[in-house]
Amino acid sequence: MPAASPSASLFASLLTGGGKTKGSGGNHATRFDRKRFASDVALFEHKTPKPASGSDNDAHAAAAPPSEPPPPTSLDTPEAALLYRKAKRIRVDVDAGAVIPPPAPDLASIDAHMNARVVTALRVGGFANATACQSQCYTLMAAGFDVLCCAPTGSGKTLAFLAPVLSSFVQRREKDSTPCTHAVVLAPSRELAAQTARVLKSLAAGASVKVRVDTGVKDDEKRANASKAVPDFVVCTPDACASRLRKLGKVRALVLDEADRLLLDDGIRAHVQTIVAACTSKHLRMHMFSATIPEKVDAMAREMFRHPARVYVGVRNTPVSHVRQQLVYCGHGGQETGKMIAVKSVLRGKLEDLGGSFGGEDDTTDDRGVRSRRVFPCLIFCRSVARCQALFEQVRALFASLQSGDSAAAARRVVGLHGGMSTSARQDALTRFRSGDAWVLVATDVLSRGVDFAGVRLVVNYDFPSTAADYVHRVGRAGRAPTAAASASAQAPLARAVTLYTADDADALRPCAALIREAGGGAFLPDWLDGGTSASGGGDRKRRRGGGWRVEKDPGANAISGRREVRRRKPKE
Ligand SMILES: Nc1ncnc2c1ncn2[C@@H]1O[C@H](COP(=O)(O)OP(=O)(O)OP(=O)(O)O)[C@@H](O)[C@H]1O
Repeated sequence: MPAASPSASLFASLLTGGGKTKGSGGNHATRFDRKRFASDVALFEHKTPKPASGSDNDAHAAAAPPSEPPPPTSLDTPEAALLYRKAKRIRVDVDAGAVIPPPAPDLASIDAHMNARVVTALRVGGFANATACQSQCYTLMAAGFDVLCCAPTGSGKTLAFLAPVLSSFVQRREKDSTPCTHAVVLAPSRELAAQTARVLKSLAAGASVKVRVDTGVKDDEKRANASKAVPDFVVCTPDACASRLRKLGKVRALVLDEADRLLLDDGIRAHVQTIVAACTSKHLRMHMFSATIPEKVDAMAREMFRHPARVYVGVRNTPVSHVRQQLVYCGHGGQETGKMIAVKSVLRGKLEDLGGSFGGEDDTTDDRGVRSRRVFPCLIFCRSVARCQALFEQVRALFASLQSGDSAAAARRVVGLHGGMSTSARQDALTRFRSGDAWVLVATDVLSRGVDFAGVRLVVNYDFPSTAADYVHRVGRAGRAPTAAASASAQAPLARAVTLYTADDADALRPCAALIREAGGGAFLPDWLDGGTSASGGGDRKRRRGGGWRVEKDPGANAISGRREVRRRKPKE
């Protein structure tokens, strides 16, 4: 194995189940226990120092994170850092002997860890105050750690990895301007890769950074082939990147965004494996980010990272609390007629019809004095391409019939997006939805992860999500941005997620209700689920006991099991 890739072969063996899980060392065996989190503050700060190993491996030693305390910041005392982490519900694990740098919550403290150009870009972009995950990831990545970060949807994870990686690139280029690819960012979908590249370009504006987007789409390929220049950053889907592995030998940062999706999906994992093996630099740092990190991915990270640091924000693997969540029964024995009635009711803004009474200033009153709720922009998820296409047609027709006036114009307010569409049609749908031209987007799970929409008011799970992780990510398309959480806590929640179910979904209901309760932001659950009493309505017991959608019973971590959760066969997205 090349000195630089201890991760590559371990990765292969681990994925095939043949990997021996090394003793993780340090504190990795410690699970997130919220009680302990609140009381045992020493867990975060005081690590038993390990004697310097004298390193058997020069490359390793050269790339080791500093064990000296980092530069002073506004949180430069251990107590201040500790209090900040506690308030922001940040937990950090590193190996014994490694020093955890304090979080950097504002520009003054970020300035001590990042290149001035990037700090300026953050200020100009309006990101002067770091979110919880950013504050800790910025300093850990600057200190040379490989970071695994699990933080809620919409909590700013994209900048949490882009800003430090861009900073390290600018610093590197100041010393050595030889063209080479500095970083590769992997994303599971074209839409997410394109979005990440956009954020990177705007952050790097003025620094002349070459960013290549590679998603296997013809246009991307043409651009990549036409350009002779070596890109500084490649943002890509794993399949596209794996097919052009040239010049990854000097890559210093490999980021797996939505890491659990990239590592647990059978179709994607092999490509990721190939890319990891091609990144052979002794200075390589790997980073993994997601709102859902199952134990299995945690274990993979432990094996693949050289200088591991794990950052958990809030209750792990849980939907955001500032999206009000509701489960709505829509028919026995797989009958789905109730679902369209529910969708109709939702699109009319009459959520009360579905069993909830939301209250709040979000209502509108029409000329006739009828109160309803503003529900647009609205995202509707279904489980497969065929169902998405069919539902799209139905919702268009429904939408046209609900609107008075020009029904054709009303129908154009609905767009669809799934893996069976051409890239340009997908882009067009996204653009129209983002611009407000379209009010309803009917999509498959291809859009459930990472894609950032401003102000989605309502997410409808027309089909029950296949896994708990899918639920967390789908719901997370609403209530984005740190401001959403702040304003939601000050007043009534702004966004809602309605999950429709039939008897066929019975096995998933209790775990889903548990997740919703765990999120804690005010839920509307059927009585028999809300009180934790035994299920008596809908579904047969046999199926329920079979359990295809399970949240791992791990009271401390509330972890979603990567192994057990994916029991339903995933249809094509
Ligand atoms: N420091 C900040 N201050 C204000 N807004 C921010 C900050 N950081 C990020 N944002 C905004 O928050 C929104 C969500 O960020 P982002 O897409 O990175 O979330 P995420 O954690 O990656 O979510 P997901 O898990 O769904 O991928 C974006 O619109 C982004 O511009």
